[in-house]
Amino acid sequence: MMSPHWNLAMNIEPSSEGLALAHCRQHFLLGPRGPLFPYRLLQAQGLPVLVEHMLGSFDGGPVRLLELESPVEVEGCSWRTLRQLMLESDAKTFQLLGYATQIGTWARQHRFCGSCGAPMMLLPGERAMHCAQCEEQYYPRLSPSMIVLVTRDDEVLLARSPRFAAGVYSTLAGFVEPGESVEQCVMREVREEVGVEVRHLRYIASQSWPFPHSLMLGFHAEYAGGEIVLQPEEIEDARWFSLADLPPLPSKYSIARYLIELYRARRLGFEEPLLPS
Ligand SMILES: NC(=O)c1ccc[n+]([C@@H]2O[C@H](COP(=O)([O-])OP(=O)(O)OC[C@H]3O[C@@H](n4cnc5c(N)ncnc54)[C@H](O)[C@@H]3O)[C@@H](O)[C@H]2O)c1
Ligand SMILES: [Mg+2]
Ligand SMILES: [Zn+2]
Repeated sequence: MMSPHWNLAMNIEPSSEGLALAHCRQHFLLGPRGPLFPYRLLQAQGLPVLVEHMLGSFDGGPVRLLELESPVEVEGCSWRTLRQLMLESDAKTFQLLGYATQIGTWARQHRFCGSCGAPMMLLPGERAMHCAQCEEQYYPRLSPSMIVLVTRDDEVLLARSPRFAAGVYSTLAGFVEPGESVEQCVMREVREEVGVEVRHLRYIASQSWPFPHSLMLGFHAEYAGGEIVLQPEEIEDARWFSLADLPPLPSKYSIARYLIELYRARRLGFEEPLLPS
């Protein structure tokens, strides 16, 4: 597994040195040299900053996040979605942007207490917002989600959501609901989305996924019965594909791709892929 090149370190000494990202609702400001700007340069733009967070260090220097109220125009720059940047970035930059977008989203959504409505303050030394009235802490939100490759010998069940790029098929995924285990979620989502039953669940690996704040828990599961019935609206198509003839797959940074390539490698005796970090 690849180890991160940047470190979470909130206690970096305040100074106006280092780099910064400008983020607003899963979009990043992009300059001629990418999404990372000298902090001083961004500060000088008079941007509508909602909150500022120290993210950590990246290639040895501090990186801040400026969460903006709106995606204002900046000369010589444009705004790009995190999804576009995923396609254009190297792994460590995507990891930094994924982390930044989760912190920015949480910071934007937790300025006021959800219980009493009072303005909240950042707890010193922690990534948490604090309501003094309720004595309540709000940490960044994470949504556990399962992702599963359903297998039947040398075939795998892949599906398309109407949101996917043309031709792309992927594994099944879904959010864990209150009161259920991840295993129950796998069984339920597979039944709901494609109408089939699975058995012999095997946990493979996990991945932080910043769209918008999922923690993906990845499985392989064996087909146990039933015909494919598509869930209306959610699933546009689902089919069995032979491992020798797979359709276009999702991003190389996705655990979906990893689960498929890992199974193929194990069945066909190829070298196993590396887990995207
Ligand atoms: N990294 C990967 O390889 C990969 C691949 C596929 C999906 N995913 C992610 O898995 C997650 C779940 O997949 P899905 O979209 O198929 O889920 P899903 O099948 O549960 O359906 C999505 C719907 O569930 C509802 N929902 C329930 N709980 C929710 C919550 N906590 N947050 C948001 N919506 C919730 C919403 O109505 C939403 O439209 C998403 O974050 C998606 O981006 C990651
Ligand atoms: Mg789903
Ligand atoms: Zn409160």
